[in-house]
Amino acid sequence: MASFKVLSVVSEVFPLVKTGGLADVAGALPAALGHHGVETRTLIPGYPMVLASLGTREAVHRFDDLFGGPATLIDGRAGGLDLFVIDAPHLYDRPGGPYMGPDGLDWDDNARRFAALGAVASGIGLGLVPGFVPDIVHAHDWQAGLAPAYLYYAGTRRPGTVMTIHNIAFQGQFPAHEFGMLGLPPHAFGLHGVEYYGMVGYLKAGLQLADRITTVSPGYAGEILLPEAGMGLDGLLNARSHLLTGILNGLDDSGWNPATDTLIAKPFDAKSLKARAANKVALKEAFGLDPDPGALLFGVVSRLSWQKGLDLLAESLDTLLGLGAQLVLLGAGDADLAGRFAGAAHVHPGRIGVQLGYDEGVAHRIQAGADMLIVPSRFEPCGLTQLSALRYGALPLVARVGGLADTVIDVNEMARSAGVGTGIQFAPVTTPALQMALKRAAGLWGDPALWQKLQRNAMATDVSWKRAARQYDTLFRALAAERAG
Ligand SMILES: Nc1ncnc2c1ncn2[C@@H]1O[C@H](COP(=O)(O)OP(=O)(O)O[C@H]2O[C@H](CO)[C@@H](O)[C@H](O)[C@H]2O)[C@@H](O)[C@H]1O
Repeated sequence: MASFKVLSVVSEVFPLVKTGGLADVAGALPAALGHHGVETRTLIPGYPMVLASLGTREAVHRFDDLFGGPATLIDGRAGGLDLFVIDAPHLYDRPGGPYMGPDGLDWDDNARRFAALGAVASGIGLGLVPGFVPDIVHAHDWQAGLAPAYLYYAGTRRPGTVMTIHNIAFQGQFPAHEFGMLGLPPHAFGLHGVEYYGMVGYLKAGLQLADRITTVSPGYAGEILLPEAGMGLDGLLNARSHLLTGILNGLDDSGWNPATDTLIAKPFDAKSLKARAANKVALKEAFGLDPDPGALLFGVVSRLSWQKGLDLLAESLDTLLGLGAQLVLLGAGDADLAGRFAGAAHVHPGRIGVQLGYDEGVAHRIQAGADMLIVPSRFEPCGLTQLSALRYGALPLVARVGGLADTVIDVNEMARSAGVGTGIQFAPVTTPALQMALKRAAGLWGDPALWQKLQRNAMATDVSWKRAARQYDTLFRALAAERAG
């Protein structure tokens, strides 16, 4: 029997190229689906670091003109993933990140760069590579949003299409004049196609034209139907809500395993929690914090952006310090926020430690050494850092939104009596509510037996991909059967 095939279409994938959680999910899902007999290929742009990491490579198709230049589709393997890589130097061979140049500005040809991703995905969906004709094309976020659109308008026998929202705040909107270069039929530029408030909307296109829509937690799937969280797409999503499901992300639990983690000072598990203390000592040393072992140590690992609500934390540092607590923060992004935290570390050496930039090792060491991880997001489709925190026994202190609300069990009175709490939730997402939560945390910290119980609960939480893989598998196969029928 031919295996069931999925083409995952994505602009970043761990461990090859990552700016956030999207890469983690795209990197982990193929292996998880493999346990269900699903063969996944990941289609990704050929940025320099992706091409450089390819172990094996074979050209499987040549394009004379892919959105302005010649290109090659490469079949290759890297980082444990089976890949199709679009080697198109005119689109992707440049310094900087996947979306922005070294100057921090979006590439001005992003419309073209990610139209190419969608168009090639559609081509593969329609049989461009005879050895791999997918049953499902799975598009992630706006960068892949045109894949379902191209397939929809191809009008021939085609695979089922699934559009997954990892972050609805990024929608890929481009001026109407870009429509011409897409090569879609003229009627595609309309309300029921790729047009979005007079522009071309890549995410909108995917949401409008895919056979199914998913997002990365059940809670967020509900929230985006509301104007407060739908960011302009709630109307469309309500019209298609019968096709929308929330599937909670998992965590790559081999990469994030405190018992085998080589990036941390000392491995540990729920049975050897004492060994965790060595990680706290090492972390404090690395950030130059006072050794005082009784001080509650909060951690943050985050992109610095409005979404993540870290301005609320910046406004709560006096409260945090007033409780005798300490903070280590690893963050990359918004310069203003970065400056505020760097300034606080300068004013409070020994109490607040800050590292700016992206650092995988430090992210692991914070999860292993901090007592609590703070995630005060204004919205959070799923969130992965609170999942790593659970696994590493850093109790998550989170805003009660989206996937954070779905994954952390607030240690309220009833959770305590049932013995099931794993962290703290706060709402609304405001500075006073965060400050209240910090005070609650300090109260819990004063009860070491309870704290250890919460750590054990947290570490016993199943944050693996197992559940999610089963749900994706069911959804994919049902859709494929429906299209075949
Ligand atoms: N400075 C830094 N250095 C090193 N590592 C850092 C880092 N800052 C963040 N990270 C890492 O990047 C990842 C962040 O993933 P998240 O899911 O928490 O948020 P993100 O908003 O990027 O993802 C979006 O997509 C994912 C995937 O669906 C959703 O979970 C989420 O809600 C949505 O906003 C984690 O693996 C974290 O450890």
